Order: sequence, then C-alpha cells, then structure tokens
Amino acid sequence: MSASRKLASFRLPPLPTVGELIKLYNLRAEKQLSQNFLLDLKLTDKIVRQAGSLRDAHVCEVGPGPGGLTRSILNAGATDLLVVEKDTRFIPGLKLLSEAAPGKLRIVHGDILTYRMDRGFPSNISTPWEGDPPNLHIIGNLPFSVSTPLIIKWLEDIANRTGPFMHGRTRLTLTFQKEVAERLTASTGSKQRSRLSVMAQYLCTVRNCFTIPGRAFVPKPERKREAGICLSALWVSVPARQPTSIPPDSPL
Ligand SMILES: C[S@@+](CC[C@H](N)C(=O)[O-])C[C@H]1O[C@@H](n2cnc3c(N)ncnc32)[C@H](O)[C@@H]1O
Repeated sequence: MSASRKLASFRLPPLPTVGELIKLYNLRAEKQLSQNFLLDLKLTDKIVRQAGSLRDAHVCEVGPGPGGLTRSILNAGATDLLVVEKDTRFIPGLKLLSEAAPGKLRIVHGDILTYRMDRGFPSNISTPWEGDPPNLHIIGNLPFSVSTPLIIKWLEDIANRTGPFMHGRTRLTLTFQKEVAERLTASTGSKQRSRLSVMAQYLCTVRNCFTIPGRAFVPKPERKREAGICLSALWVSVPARQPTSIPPDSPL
C-alpha cells in the first residue's frame, strides 16, 4: 500500500463492542420504534460494501441505534457521516463513536421523515443529474414502521430532484422487510408486482443484494429482512415520464 493510501485510510480505535454498549446504557429494544439491532460487524461491513466505495464519502445513516452499521461506514472511509436517530437513549453511545472518529460523525436527534436532508450537506458535492452520482450515500437498517412511507417520500424526491436528490442521483443502500424488498424488485407479471414496484423501477435501478436471516437481529424480528437493496436513481435521467414508457401492468 502506498504511503498516501495508508495516510488516507481510517480505522476506529478499540471500543466497547456494540453488545457491551447496549448493556452499558441499558438499551432495551423499543417495539414502537421498530428496533432490531445488528451486532455482527462482519454483517454490517457486508451491508456497507453493497454501497460501493465510501472513500471520502458523505453519508446519511438512518436510525444508527447502537451504532454497528455506523462503525462499518466509518471504517469504510466515509469522511462525513450524518446520523439521524429518533431515540435519545442512543445519543451517548453515538457521542462515544464521534469522539473516536474526530470530525467525521455528526449526530442529529430527530425524525428522518421530517429531517431536511437538503440542508445537511454542502452544495459543492452536487453533480449534474445526467452525470456520475455525487459522493453522497444514504444507508440504513430501516425501522419497519417508517420504511414504506420513507421510500415513497424519497421516490417523490427523486422525481422532483429535491431533498437528498437535489445533489444529484444520490445512492441508497437500505434494508427492508422481505415482502417490501420483494415488491420493490418484483418484475412484470410476478405476484408481488405492485404500485411500489412500478414507481421504484420507473425512477431507479433497483438491486436486491441478499437476505439477512432473522437470527442476525437482536431481538429477532418476526419476519426476515432483505438487505442491501441498492436503489440508484439511474433511470430518472431518462426523459421517460410519458405514459408510453410506463410498463403495461402499471396501476398508475
Ligand atoms: C432497525 S433499528 C436499526 C438500528 C441500527 N442501525 C442497527 O442496525 O443495529 C432502527 C433504528 O431507527 C430508529 N428510528 C425509528 N424511527 C425513526 C425515525 N422516524 N427517525 C429516525 N430514526 C428512527 C430506531 O430508534 C432504531 O435505532
């Protein structure tokens, strides 16, 4: 490895494990906030790898909770990670991470459904819609309760080039409940094909990466989650809003 690459790479210093932090701060999962944690850093690294290179990236993480995925994002080389977490109980643990990664982690205590992400990042990271995506990613092990309203909000933002998409074709790497993931990626004629499939595939390139087994979560959720659905808004740049470009099974 060259000296300059060595200087650029960052690893978090030794920290209490995510499991230890959960015990330390007595962070019992709240069903109301759809809290199912990922404690295995090999798995969170795998999820983060689906986003591609995060070297020097700006990232918004939705619902960092005890911070497993957050650690993987920082170790992958992101230089500006903004986390939006609704539950105050996680803030002290996140502050600990922020001290271990000076200048790299910004913590917002708030609701992702109302947070103005367009104000969260500098305008100089923007790239033209038709060009390469900006070095800005949205990553999250999404809370079940907000995943569908959130994706619909973002699809609207993609169509209008607003919110996080005012910077260009910002990439999303997200986990969903298995049935939502199946709907997002369902092809024409399949049983799961729905309005969500049509909207997502009209506006984005959608990739279903792998399935996370329920046993990977603490506590174990009732259903499996599909991980690393990568939505990149590649299709949005194509002037395809005419009805002719909408698939014939469209419920729109
Ligand atoms: C499924 S847990 C994932 C936690 C962590 N990222 C992990 O993978 O272990 C969802 C997280 O989102 C948070 N959350 C729930 N609703 C939220 C909202 N509306 N805005 C921001 N965070 C929210 C929860 O408090 C929780 O920390």
